[in-house]
Amino acid sequence: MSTKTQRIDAATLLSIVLDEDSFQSWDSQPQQPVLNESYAADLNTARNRSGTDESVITGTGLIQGREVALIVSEFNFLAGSIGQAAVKRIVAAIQRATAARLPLLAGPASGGTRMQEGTLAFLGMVAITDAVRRHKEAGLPYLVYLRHPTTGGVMASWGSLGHITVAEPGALLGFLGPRVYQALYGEDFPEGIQSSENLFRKGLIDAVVTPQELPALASRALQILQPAQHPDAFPAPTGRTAFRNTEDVWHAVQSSRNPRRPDTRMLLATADDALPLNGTGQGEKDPGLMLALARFGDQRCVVLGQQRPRHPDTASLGPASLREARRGMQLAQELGLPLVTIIDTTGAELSVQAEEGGLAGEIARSLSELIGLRSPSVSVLLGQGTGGAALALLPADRTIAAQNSWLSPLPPEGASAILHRTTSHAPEMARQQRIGVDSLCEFGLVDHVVEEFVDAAARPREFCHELGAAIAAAISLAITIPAADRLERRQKKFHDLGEAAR
Ligand SMILES: CC(C)(COP(=O)(O)OP(=O)(O)OC[C@H]1O[C@@H](n2cnc3c(N)ncnc32)[C@H](O)[C@@H]1OP(=O)(O)O)[C@@H](O)C(=O)NCCC(=O)NCCSC(=O)CC(=O)O
Repeated sequence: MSTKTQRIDAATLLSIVLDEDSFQSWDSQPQQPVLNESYAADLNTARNRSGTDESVITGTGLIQGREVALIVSEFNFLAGSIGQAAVKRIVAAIQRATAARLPLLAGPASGGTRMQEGTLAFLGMVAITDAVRRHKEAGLPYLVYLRHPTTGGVMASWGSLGHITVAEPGALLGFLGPRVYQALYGEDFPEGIQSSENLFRKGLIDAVVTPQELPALASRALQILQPAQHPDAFPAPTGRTAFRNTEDVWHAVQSSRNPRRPDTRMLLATADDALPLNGTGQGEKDPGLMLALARFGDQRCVVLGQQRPRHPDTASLGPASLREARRGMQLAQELGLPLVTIIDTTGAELSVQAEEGGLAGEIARSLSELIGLRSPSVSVLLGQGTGGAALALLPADRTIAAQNSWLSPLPPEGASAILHRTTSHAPEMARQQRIGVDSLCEFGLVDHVVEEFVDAAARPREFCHELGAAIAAAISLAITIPAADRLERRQKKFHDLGEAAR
């Protein structure tokens, strides 16, 4: 049995991904355990076959001028398998990267634990995992490029812990290697399941990219993920900028439903940079939510945006989208990046799957995480703000609203149906329930309104640019406040909502 995709060895990968002649090795001679003559012979053959002294090489290099630490597998050395010396080398490299505050890029390709060494090597997964955890806890980026093939204990430790994980096209990626499956079950594992492309479809990895495409992607990701050098160098706060909107709220509801109204996708397309991520990383994805790293002006952030379905009848927001949202919250928190949430939803999915998938619990967890999030946060009411799905992304340090956005417990037609047994009182309900932006300002929820000059759909690009600038300004206000104060103010704001308007 031999897998079809061509393997790229470690040296070739480094020569493609790194700036010319920038690689500097961190490796010293490995101390191999002395087990038996046959293993000594295997090691010898492996060295000759691969030209390396172990199954991984580590060091630093430049990716488009930016220094990164690297751990790259050499599959030609005993299938990139991990023995005790490889464990030591990987752990040392991660620790050195953490100490030097370097971002880390791992490029595994491996048959997992080295069978010749057995259990002690297997236990090394724990030490590697702990080193990665500490690196991430130090607020440093960890990127993973899964190469063909990556299996077993490598997939189950350092292969699956990336802030961002991308994979080589056509790579075989899985936990149980097909060779083992075949031997144990007497049949082949189903085709196409353990592939980069399928993992992408299932929301387990963020993208499938060739080695040639990796430097541009890694460089963009790191530009957004790495902490700013001078976080205080942002513009000073300019105070509260909310103003009253005199437009009728029913006009706002109608305009929020215009299919041509700018949406999250368009906002990201007009950002200074936006790198979409994919799925929960745990086997689910939902088109109702977009997760991206983005930059608005000087401000880098994680964006969680509700995306209106292209067709009104398809997909409202399900529990998976909120699990994906929580991945974004965790990413922001781990890397100390601001979080921007964008609310634009006709409401949460009403279905058996949504109920069984724990929709209500996900809304509760999302609220709880956002209100306690250590990162600075900005929420944006972009259009429709219906029910729990909208509320789930609302708690933030600052809230921006598009002039024709709104927030309500149900669509106005639903409220009308409850009170009047017909939807025809919707405009009246919208006014009565005080769902419009002028009310939201009065309640003390909205801090800044982005004008639409009647309707954002008539000037979508300009509107998105103005909204992007408002987001950058709101982030710069939020980040100047020390974290403990920020959290206290955020919590107080939500406890005190409406006090001023009463
Ligand atoms: C990785 C593969 C998909 C690659 O398949 P290919 O067809 O491309 O290549 P291949 O099978 O001929 O393997 C190339 C050479 O590497 C050897 N080889 C493969 N895996 C190895 C390993 N883990 N330790 C030591 N040697 C290994 C093979 O015996 C072969 O040696 P030669 O060239 O001499 O014939 C497959 O080898 C495979 O399914 N391996 C097992 C993966 C797995 O389930 N690992 C779990 C290990 S336990 C673990 O990691 C802990 C855990 O799971 O929690």
